[in-house]
Amino acid sequence: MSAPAPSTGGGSAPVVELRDGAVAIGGRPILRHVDLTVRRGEFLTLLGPNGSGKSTLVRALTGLRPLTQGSLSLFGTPIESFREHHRLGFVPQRASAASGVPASVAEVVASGRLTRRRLLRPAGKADRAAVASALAMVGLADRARDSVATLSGGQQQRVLIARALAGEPELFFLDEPTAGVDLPNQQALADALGALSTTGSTVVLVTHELGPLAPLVDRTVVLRDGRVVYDGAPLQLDDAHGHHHPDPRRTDHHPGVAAPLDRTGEDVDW
Ligand SMILES: Nc1ncnc2c1ncn2[C@@H]1O[C@H](COP(=O)(O)OP(=O)(O)OP(=O)(O)O)[C@@H](O)[C@H]1O
Repeated sequence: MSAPAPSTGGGSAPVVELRDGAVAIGGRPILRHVDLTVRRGEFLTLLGPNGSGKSTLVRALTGLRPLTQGSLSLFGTPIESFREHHRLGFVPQRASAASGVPASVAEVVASGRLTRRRLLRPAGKADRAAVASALAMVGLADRARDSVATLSGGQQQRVLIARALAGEPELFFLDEPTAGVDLPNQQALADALGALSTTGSTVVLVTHELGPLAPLVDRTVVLRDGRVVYDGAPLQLDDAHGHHHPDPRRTDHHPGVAAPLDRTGEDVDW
């Protein structure tokens, strides 16, 4: 008989375990009865129409937005007692790397090490190596000394991703990282996330447009009106129409959760 799984912090515990999660903002229900278990190494995309609750779910999973109902554990630890925030990386939606304060690309990326560094200690060898490696992963090693303000929007987005990568996250949340980003920048992002994924990190990605990220995805969750309406094999995105179709070879969506195309007569634009 196998030993029981450890109850807290164990390596075998799911990275994310949300049970019957709900979020209400100003008394208005935004997420309802959301169950989501994410295992180590998964690359999950979160899809859904505008306003379906994707950003709210990601913020709830990072602990930034408290649940109004249900329970959440990260790495086997209930969110109420979770302190290992250095294990998480988060690139929020529409974030900008330019703060108005002059800062070099390397300085912004180095700020991603702060949760890993002992307070008031100067950056050590490991910090410098992590910053260099993160910049290389997003293809900006040659821009390290440049002011962030001189970079394009897509490159600034990559700087923010490098900042989160520099923290060497085991669980990485990205909210629409490719929105408004040109194809070369999307490809650089896909390369960086592919490299991160091969190290065993878990990725939860909100997106409207998979583009070069599509081959990395091994699971799709679709939200609609704050509920999970699909959880299973990656959906194929029909770029021409902006609609998703399930991969016909795989139909192993979560029992009890309808496939998105089970709905009839609806033209879904997400
Ligand atoms: N801080 C807030 N205050 C009030 N309402 C909010 C807040 N954050 C989100 N909402 C509402 O919650 C609902 C879900 O928003 P959310 O941003 O999570 O959706 P989304 O699926 O990420 O949408 P999009 O694809 O447009 O980013 C929306 O109706 C939004 O107006």
